[in-house]
Amino acid sequence: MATPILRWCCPGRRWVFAGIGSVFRHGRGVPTGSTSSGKRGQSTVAQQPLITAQKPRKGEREWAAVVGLEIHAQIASNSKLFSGSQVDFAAPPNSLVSFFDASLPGTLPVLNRRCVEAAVMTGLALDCHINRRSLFDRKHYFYADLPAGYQITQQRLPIAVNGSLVYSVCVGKRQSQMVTKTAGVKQIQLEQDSGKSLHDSLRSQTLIDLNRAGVGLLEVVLEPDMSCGEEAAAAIRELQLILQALGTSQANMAEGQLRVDANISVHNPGEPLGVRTEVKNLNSARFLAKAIDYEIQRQINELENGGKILNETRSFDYKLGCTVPMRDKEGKQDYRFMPEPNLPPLLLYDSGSLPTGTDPQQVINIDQLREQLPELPRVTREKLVQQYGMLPEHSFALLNEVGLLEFFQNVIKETRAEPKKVTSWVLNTFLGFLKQQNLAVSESPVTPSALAELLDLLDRKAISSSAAKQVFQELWRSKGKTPAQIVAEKKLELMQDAEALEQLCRSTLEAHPQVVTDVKKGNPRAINKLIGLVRRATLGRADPTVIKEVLERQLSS
Ligand SMILES: Nc1ncnc2c1ncn2[C@@H]1O[C@H](COP(=O)(O)OP(=O)(O)OP(=O)(O)O)[C@@H](O)[C@H]1O
Ligand SMILES: [Mg+2]
Ligand SMILES: [Mg+2]
Repeated sequence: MATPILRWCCPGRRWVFAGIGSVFRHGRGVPTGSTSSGKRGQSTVAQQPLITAQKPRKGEREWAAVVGLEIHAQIASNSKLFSGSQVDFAAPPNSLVSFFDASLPGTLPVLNRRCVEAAVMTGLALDCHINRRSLFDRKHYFYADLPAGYQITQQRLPIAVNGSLVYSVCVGKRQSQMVTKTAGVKQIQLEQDSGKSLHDSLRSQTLIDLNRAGVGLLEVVLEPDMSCGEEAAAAIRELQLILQALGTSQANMAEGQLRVDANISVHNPGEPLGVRTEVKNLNSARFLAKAIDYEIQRQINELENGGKILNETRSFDYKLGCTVPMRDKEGKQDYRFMPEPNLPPLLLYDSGSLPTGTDPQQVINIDQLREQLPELPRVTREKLVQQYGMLPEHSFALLNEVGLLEFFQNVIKETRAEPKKVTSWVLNTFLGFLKQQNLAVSESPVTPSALAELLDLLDRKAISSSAAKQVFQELWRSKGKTPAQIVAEKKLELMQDAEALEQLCRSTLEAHPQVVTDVKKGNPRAINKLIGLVRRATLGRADPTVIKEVLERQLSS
C-alpha cells in the first residue's frame, strides 16, 4: 500500500476553514474557500478561511471531512446505575457483582439518584434542554460480558438534548492563537456499562469480570461538527475538564473512565455528507486525533481510487497507527430496541412544578441542581485572563494539569511578586520539573509557600534570577529546607554593598582596556563581557542589571 500523504487540513496547520468540515483538495493539499452546509461548528473568530483560498485545478476534487463523537463517561458514584453494588475499579475481579448485575431471574432495576443528578448537571453545564420526562430502553446484543443480553439505555427519549460544547484550538505559526469553536451536543443519555472481557491468549481463554457490569455511564453524543483529529482532541479535553469540574465523572481516559467512539466521513463540498465509519474505544486524546486523521486520509484514498466507504466499525491499531475493520454495520447489527418494562418514565421537576404533597427528597429538582453548578473551566480561564492579564494559552495550561491552578492560586496568595512572574515560574520552571520527573502536582516536593517565599526574595532583589533557579533546584532536592536557608547556606544573597560593587567595576575596567575600547567602538557584546567578568568576581551575587548601570555610568564619566 502506498504511504498515505496528508492532503487535507486542520486549524493550526497551514489551511484553516471554519464551518462544518474543513475543506481539502485531493491532489495538492490546497483548500478552497467554500464550506459544506450546516449551521454548527461555528468559529467565533470567523466563518472564513484564515488564508486566502485557491480554486482547485481542473480535474482535482475537493474533500471535506466531518467528525462526530460519542463519548462514554463513567459516572462518579459509589454504587451502580440500577443496583446497590459498590463501584471500585481496584477491587478483585467479580467481587462487586449483585444478583441484578449478573442478571439472575427475578431481580429488578432500581434507579440510582446520584447518576440521574450527574446526568442533569452535565446536561445543564453543556447548555442542553433537560427532558422533564425521559425513558429507558433495552438495546440487545450478544456478548459474554453482558449477562442480560441487553443494555439498558435511553434510545427514544434521552435525559438531555440539544446542547453545545464550546472548545478552543490553537492556530497560527507557533500555535499561539486560540480559536473558539462549538460542537453541538445531540443528546446525553444514561446507560449501563458492560463487564470486562480479559483475553488470555496463552491459554486461549476469555475471562469475564463483572465488576464493571452495570456501572452508570453518560453517553454524550456530539453532532458531526468537527473536521479533524485536532479539533476532536480539543473538544474531548474540554469535556473532560467540564466533567471533572462538575465531579460527575473522574474522566480519566487512561483508566477507561472516558472512552470515545469517533464517527468519520468525507464528502465533496456542497454534496450530502458521506458514509461514516466508526472508530471504537479510543482512550487517549492523542490517539483519538491520530485515528481520525488516518481515517480521513484512508477514506479519501479509497474514494479517489474508485472504491466505496462501508458503514463499518473499526478499531485503531495503536502500534501501527492505522484503523482496521472490526465488524460490518450495514444492515447486520439489529439492536432490537424495546422499552424497558421494569422502569417507569424518569420524571424531573422545576421548583415551580413540584408535585404537591411530595417529599422533596423523593423528586429531582432541576433548579436546585442548577444552583449547585460550579464555575466551568471556560469561565475560570476568562477570569484568569482578566484578573492577571494572562495569555489565553497560559490559562489553558494552568487548567490542563490536575491541581496546577490551585497551586498557582496558593502561590499568588502568599507572594508579593507580580502575577506574570508567578505564571512564568509555575508554567515554566515548576511544571517543567514535574514533567521531567513524571510527577503529579500533588507529588511535588516544592510547596506553594516555598515557591512564594522564593519569588519574594527575587522580588526584593535579595537574590538574582540565576540564583533563584539554583534555589529552586535545591528546594526540589532537599525537601523541607526553606529558600532563605538555602540562600544563606549557599551564600547566594545579592551583594548589597554599593561601594564594594563600584570598586569591583572600576578595577574590572582598568584590568580590561581592550574590552573597554570595544565597548566604546560600539561592539554590543563587549558590555556583556564586562558584566560577566564583574559577576564572576562577585561569585554571582551581584544583580546583572545593577552591574550594567554602574559600568555604563563609569564608562561615560
Ligand atoms: N456522516 C457523518 N459523518 C461523521 N459523523 C457522523 C455522520 N453522521 C452522524 N455522525 C455522528 O455519528 C454519531 C452517531 O451516534 P449515535 O449514538 O446517534 O448512533 P450510533 O453510532 O448508530 O449508535 P451506537 O450508540 O450504537 O454506536 C454522532 O456522533 C454523529 O455526530
Ligand atoms: Mg451512540
Ligand atoms: Mg456509535
